Amino acid sequence: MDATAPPGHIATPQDAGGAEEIRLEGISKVYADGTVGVAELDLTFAAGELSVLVGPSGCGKTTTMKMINRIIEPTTGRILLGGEDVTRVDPDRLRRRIGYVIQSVGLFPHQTVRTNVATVPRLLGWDKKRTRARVDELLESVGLDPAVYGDRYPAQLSGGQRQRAGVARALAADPPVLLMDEPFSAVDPVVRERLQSEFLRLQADVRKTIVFVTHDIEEAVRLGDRIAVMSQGGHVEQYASPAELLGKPANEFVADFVGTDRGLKRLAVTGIDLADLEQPPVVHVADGLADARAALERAGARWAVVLDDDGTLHGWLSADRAVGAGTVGSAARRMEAWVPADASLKTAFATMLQLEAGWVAVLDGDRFCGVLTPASLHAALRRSVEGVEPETAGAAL
Ligand SMILES: Nc1ncnc2c1ncn2[C@@H]1O[C@H](COP(=O)(O)OP(=O)(O)OP(=O)(O)O)[C@@H](O)[C@H]1O
Repeated sequence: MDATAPPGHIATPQDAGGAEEIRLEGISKVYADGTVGVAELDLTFAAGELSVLVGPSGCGKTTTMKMINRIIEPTTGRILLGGEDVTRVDPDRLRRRIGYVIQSVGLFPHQTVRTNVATVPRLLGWDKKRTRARVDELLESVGLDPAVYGDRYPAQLSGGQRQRAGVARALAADPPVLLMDEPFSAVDPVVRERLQSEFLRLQADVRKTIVFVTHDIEEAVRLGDRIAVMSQGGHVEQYASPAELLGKPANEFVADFVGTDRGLKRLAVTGIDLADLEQPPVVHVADGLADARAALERAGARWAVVLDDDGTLHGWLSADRAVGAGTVGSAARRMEAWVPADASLKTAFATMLQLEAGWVAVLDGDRFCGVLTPASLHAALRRSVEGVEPETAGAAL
């Protein structure tokens, strides 16, 4: 492993940028009984992004996904992987370039976790030492200690652990593309949320091109860089970032599908724009309280931010404590309501509610950037409807 890599980092040849774009061109599937699963679909999944297919039951999500690795053969159209037409290449060879994770995991029950994860490296003829190192590294990266779980059989794992092993197996040969078909839906909601968080961290590291099928809009919004909302026949009603989808649904179908609480959902995918922050008066710990009082009066403010000598945040000072002699440092209080600059508006709002604060400070590292108030939060949300704000894709909920 690369000695300079961060802990848990999976050193791979793909770090040089091996993710591949997937392009579907005029792809259709007409089943033997005449059912049109997908009709004339054009869709591109960007390299290194997590794209989600979401939509009501029977709309063609699974059909679309399975045509990418040709478990289902398209009736018409072309599939391009990294620019190469793979519509007619040998499906077995194609599948070695595509990791696949499904709801039921599909681990081989009579093989240990290690042997399961080693499936594709073995097919590719990797030697034992390389395979073993890769498998153990991957198990660690999905949160399964290889010393504890490596020699267990799938039946000796919990549902969440089986899913983790499934993800490790799909990533074992470092494929540029990963297909995930409702991978987290068989576990309870708490485990599911944990798996989603872990998976987001892993994807931030490996940056695969991922196509992810779910029927759950919350999961789509949480995980997706882009989301395709589909209707019957594999028709794409809208293909957009979570913020855009929630802020500007293209039509009634999408608006219905994303739900009436889409404003709330949007909070989770909208980032803080530093231009929205309000700037209260700033005083320093070593200042005299009389000076601080004068500064508050000049600004007509009820409180000021207190910075340490080096400009990092110390706390805050309310007007009613800015009395008498002494220094600001002696009267300042700790600032508990703060969030990092890359937090989502949802995190900022939740912090405000939890601490019953009228505002929340925004910090870039130790540096104080300004405060977010209910008014500036509202302004940020309104602007996200116009789709001009920066967003925290897949921000932690
Ligand atoms: N083997 C098949 N033969 C005939 N029709 C099929 C076959 N497989 C799927 N279909 C039909 O194709 C359409 C799309 O199915 P698909 O499984 O892709 O939907 P989906 O969006 O993944 O649904 P779900 O969310 O319920 O899994 C449906 O109408 C389904 O009944």
